[in-house]
Amino acid sequence: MTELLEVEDLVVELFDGAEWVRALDGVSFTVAPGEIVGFIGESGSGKSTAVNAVARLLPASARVSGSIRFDGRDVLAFRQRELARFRSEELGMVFQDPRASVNPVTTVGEYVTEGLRKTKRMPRAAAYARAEQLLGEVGIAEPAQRLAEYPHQLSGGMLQRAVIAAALSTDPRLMLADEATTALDVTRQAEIAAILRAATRGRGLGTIFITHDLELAGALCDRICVMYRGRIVEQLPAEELHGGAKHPYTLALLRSRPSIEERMPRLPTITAADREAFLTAPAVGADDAGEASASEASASEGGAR
Ligand SMILES: Nc1ncnc2c1ncn2[C@@H]1O[C@H](COP(=O)(O)OP(=O)(O)OP(=O)(O)O)[C@@H](O)[C@H]1O
Repeated sequence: MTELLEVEDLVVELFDGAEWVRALDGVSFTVAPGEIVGFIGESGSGKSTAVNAVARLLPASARVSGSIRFDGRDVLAFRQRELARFRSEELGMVFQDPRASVNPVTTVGEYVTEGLRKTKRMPRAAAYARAEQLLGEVGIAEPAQRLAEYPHQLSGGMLQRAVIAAALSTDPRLMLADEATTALDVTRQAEIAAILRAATRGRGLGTIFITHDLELAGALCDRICVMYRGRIVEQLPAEELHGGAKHPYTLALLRSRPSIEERMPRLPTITAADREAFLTAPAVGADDAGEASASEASASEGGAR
């Protein structure tokens, strides 16, 4: 399969005001058209930095090395105009809080049609007609009425659908969904996940889906990248997450999630010794030779990496 996105040995260092933080430490992954790649891992492991790097949304001071290729083009070399086109025409982005993405004082219609009017240069009436179709695609009933409403008149789940509709309006090729379901209740989460899956499959999009929810990641994604301290420690097919994971961090992550079937007196704790083991264990499942040899090197150095 020809890859849409190829990220290789990406290193990102960010300045937090006092010191440089290595937010990504040699990350390599790919996304193919029609594929959903999930990123899981604890807070601060680098998931958002990975998608922000792809969209070139890192702080200007960030130090970045490695390569990001989109459809064979070098994203890190894009100049302003090419970058603006890349973001507005080829990327769709959906974040956690839909109310932060939408201007509260303009109508949902103005928001959903913005990309159509500005990027696609559609006349207003045509943009509104297209927006109605897009709201239909994301399962919003009575779309004409919704377009005339203000964001506060829509529930969080409904507004997130409108955000996805807006993201799809410019016919992007890569969707970046960073905790897009986290603020919603379980039923709405499943609905939004189903919409993302339908859009990914139906439109042949590549989708990166960041989540804290291992169940959802396992159910929605095709492949999972497990991040720990700026590295992808394991990549595996989503159906193997439960039962087939091998890296000690993935196993600890799976053990430390609450279970509704099994009553546990308390969740297992991750100790300092565990953390050391997570860092020194070789990465699992990366299919390119470069990463495999880096892992072998780190194992033979006694985990110096
Ligand atoms: N703008 C920034 N300036 C400095 N350091 C940052 C910045 N953004 C993130 N970091 C640091 O980079 C590392 C990776 O953070 P990142 O937000 O990518 O993790 P994450 O896995 O997405 O976490 P979360 O699940 O909480 O969103 C962390 O150590 C974080 O403190």
